[in-house]
Amino acid sequence: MLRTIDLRGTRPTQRELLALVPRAATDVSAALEVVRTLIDDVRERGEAALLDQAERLDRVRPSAVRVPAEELEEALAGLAPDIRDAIERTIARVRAASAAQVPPPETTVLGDGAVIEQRWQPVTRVGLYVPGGKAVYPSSVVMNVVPAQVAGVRSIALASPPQAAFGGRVHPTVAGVAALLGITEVYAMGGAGAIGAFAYGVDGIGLDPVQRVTGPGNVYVAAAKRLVQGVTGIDAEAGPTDILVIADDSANADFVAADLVSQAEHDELAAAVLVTDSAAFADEVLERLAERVAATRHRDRVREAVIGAQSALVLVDDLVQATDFANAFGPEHLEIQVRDTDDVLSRIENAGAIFVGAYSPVSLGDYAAGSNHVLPTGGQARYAAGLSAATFLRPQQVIRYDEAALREVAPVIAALSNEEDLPAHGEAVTARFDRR
Ligand SMILES: NC(=O)c1ccc[n+]([C@@H]2O[C@H](COP(=O)([O-])OP(=O)(O)OC[C@H]3O[C@@H](n4cnc5c(N)ncnc54)[C@H](O)[C@@H]3O)[C@@H](O)[C@H]2O)c1
Ligand SMILES: N[C@H](CO)Cc1c[nH]c[nH+]1
Ligand SMILES: [Zn+2]
Repeated sequence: MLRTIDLRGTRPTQRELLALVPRAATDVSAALEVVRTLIDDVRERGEAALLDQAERLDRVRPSAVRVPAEELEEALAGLAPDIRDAIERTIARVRAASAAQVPPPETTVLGDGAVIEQRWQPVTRVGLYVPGGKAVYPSSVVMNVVPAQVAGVRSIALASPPQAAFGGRVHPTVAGVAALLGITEVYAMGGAGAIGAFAYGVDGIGLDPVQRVTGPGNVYVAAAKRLVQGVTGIDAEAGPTDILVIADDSANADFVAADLVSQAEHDELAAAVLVTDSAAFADEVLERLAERVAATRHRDRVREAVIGAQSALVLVDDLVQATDFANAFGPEHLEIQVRDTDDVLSRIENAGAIFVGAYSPVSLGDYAAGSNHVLPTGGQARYAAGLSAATFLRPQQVIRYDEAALREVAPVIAALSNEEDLPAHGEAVTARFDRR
């Protein structure tokens, strides 16, 4: 079911460990060329390209890309009461946790009349992507929109693929949740074309370019986000989901198997990795996993994910080696299911989000923990962070010196500008004093 990587009795260097990490199968670079063509097509032909791409890739041609206001209102009115209630409870939790991600402004006084202020400025306009191919993701509307609103973003556009089952409309729950959150600019467009449309804008449908594109998606979406960087900002690539569980023999094998299946359910390219120091426990998980895969609704997709080269069972000597492997893998989701969770947690450096103990499964974070489920994949947790209010904010330093404070530091500027052979820099300071 899961291929085995046996690290027992070995001491790989960092370089060797990184080479062992099973990431190649989900590398988005293979999708870059096809994605570039789709984005160029949208830049050249605008809405017509988006409609043609929808017909080919979503198997439906929407009547228009921009979702009319009446359709959003209808979708809001049509939300089933239990779904509306679940969404409202999720919104409240995500809003509270997102508010804690907004850093306070800081003022540093470096001397009399020498002040640096640091303020956090929201990005002006953002494009939020909500996936909708193999599954639909109303929860991703909340995870994108709420932190953007908490950060104070003024202009928010949202895109989700047109659904063949709904005549080319955005899924009604996605549209309803967007309306519930007060979003009025929604587009029925998916994949790379949607990301290109956000980055470059589309004439005739009111879609102005955005300054940041965020949100999860498949390899095509992730590859498109990689390509548009430089024209617009992104969060992280947030591509096909992965989960890595560190467990010892105190863990519940069936819980672990269920959690691996839960994330493999997203995509054939999803990665499910178990790292354990107990071969007997691993055997138990493999048994439970086989049972769960056979019984689950999307069993073909899940089976493909767990037998894929991106998934693995990693056998280690001890939990120190387990955390070394996890740090090299940089999982999107890390679960720690061991006796001494704090000890393992203290060794973890790289993870998109960390789920501690038997009662914090990844699906809790997917929906209702209050944490954000849009997280870096493909090992990007080694250097990137999950979506948060901070993603939509930029720190800006505001510099305020008075005359005496500038005079005091003038010799420093003169010395350094001379050393760099940029004397006009020093003269811009001395000019202020010489003219007197
Ligand atoms: N990392 C995260 O934070 C996170 C969160 C939620 C979901 N996800 C991931 O999001 C993904 C959702 O994928 P999905 O497919 O359901 O929806 P999606 O919206 O990401 O992808 C659907 C779009 O893919 C494009 N597409 C499909 N086939 C294509 C092809 N052959 N060539 C070019 N483009 C093509 C189409 O434009 C279509 O609209 C999954 O991989 C899931 O694991 C990640
Ligand atoms: N596990 C996904 C993040 O990788 C998020 C999600 C949304 N719905 C279900 N799951
Ligand atoms: Zn999930």
